[in-house]
Amino acid sequence: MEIRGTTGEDLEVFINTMHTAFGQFPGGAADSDGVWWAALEMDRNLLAVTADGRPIGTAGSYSFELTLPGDIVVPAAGVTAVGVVPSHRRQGVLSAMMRHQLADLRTRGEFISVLLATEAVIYRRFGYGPATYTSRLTVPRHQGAFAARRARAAATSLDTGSRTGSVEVLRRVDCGEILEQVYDRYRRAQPGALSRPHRWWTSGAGQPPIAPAARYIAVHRNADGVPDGYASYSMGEGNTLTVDETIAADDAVFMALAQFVLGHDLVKKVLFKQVPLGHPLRWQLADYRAGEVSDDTDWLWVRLLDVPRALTARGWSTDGELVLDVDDQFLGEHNRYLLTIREGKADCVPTDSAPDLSLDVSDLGSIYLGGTTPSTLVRAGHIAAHHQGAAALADALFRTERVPHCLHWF
Ligand SMILES: CC(=O)SCCNC(=O)CCNC(=O)[C@H](O)C(C)(C)COP(=O)(O)OP(=O)(O)OC[C@H]1O[C@@H](n2cnc3c(N)ncnc32)[C@H](O)[C@@H]1OP(=O)(O)O
Repeated sequence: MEIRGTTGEDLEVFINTMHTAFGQFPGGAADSDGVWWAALEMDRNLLAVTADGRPIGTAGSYSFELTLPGDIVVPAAGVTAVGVVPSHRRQGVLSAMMRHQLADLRTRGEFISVLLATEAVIYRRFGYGPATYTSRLTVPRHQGAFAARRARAAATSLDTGSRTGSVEVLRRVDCGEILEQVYDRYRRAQPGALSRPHRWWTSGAGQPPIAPAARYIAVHRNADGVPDGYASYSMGEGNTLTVDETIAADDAVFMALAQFVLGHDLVKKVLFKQVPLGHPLRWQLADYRAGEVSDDTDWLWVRLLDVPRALTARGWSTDGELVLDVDDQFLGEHNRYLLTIREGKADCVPTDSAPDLSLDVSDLGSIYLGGTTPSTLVRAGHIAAHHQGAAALADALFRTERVPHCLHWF
């Protein structure tokens, strides 16, 4: 077997091999709107081929940007299109492709790799850990009243009621570049969010509302008329209004859009897809039980390729020191680092000091964006805390003001 890089000339064979691995046909239901591959970057993809030249495996990566805690935007490889044809599975083809890909990404100078996993049991062995989570929230319209605000203090700029804005309904095809611009502003301030490169929007690659499927878009504008949020939605069976995604500059805009869809006539219930865990929407409703959470699942998996670079890249909000003993079995690396945080910035250097925590690189990926607490993984038995208080210290340091969330599908 050989693993080789691809060019634009390999596009057809790449797509066909991948579809065989997924048991799908190009243009079939899993294709969304049939153009997902328009975003593939063929100079970043790999094909596994047998000695007699038959393609048996694919792996790709997109050149995204990822927002880290502290509103810091860094490059990130978005691993995609991973598949091995059914006749050649469990013979190490994926493992060989992953090894090749991680080396390739390091050669490109990339230090974070991310993916969405079809199955949660595949990628930990390659050093990935789940780092952001998402869920669906269903609200029956008759229970969709919002609670009156409770604080008696004078209104602040954060208060939802102290702002004025407007909502206009457009068809997806008539939105021009509004969605792209609103999404781009949102993702730069949302830890865990990925960029959606311009060509995704122009080629309609992805899922709605990137894919130009029939959708209505409720566009929210601020008092100056500048778009600062949108909800992409459609009406389906049982008069359920399904919201693909709600993109909002802040919580007040999110609430305005939620109120808008929950006030839609002829709707029995509203299904909000891609809601971050712990989102305030349930608290904003008068009836806390009205919001039913389902499909609570992992979304973005993170793999650190250069631990010191990754740890010094993100923003931090609590000063402190932590010694991390990090094991990277797949790449055969084992290192101990002293992480020192002062005034929002970290320094990360090799050390011989006794560790506070010992952990696998996949678990470091899980806690990196602040979406999983170190103490949860200590309690689960995956991270070893070497003294009383080590887990609480790590929790305090890795904690982020905003829950990381990613809703980009790739
Ligand atoms: C980011 C994305 O693109 S996600 C998309 C992932 N692709 C798919 O789900 C498509 C359908 N599945 C496939 O194409 C293949 O089964 C793949 C790509 C998941 C795995 O490819 P393979 O070549 O069989 O994997 P490989 O032989 O290298 O397996 C390595 C190890 O992972 C394990 N493994 C691989 N896939 C799975 C799985 N789906 N479930 C459980 N274990 C798995 C193997 O048992 C093996 O374990 P071992 O090292 O203890 O022996």
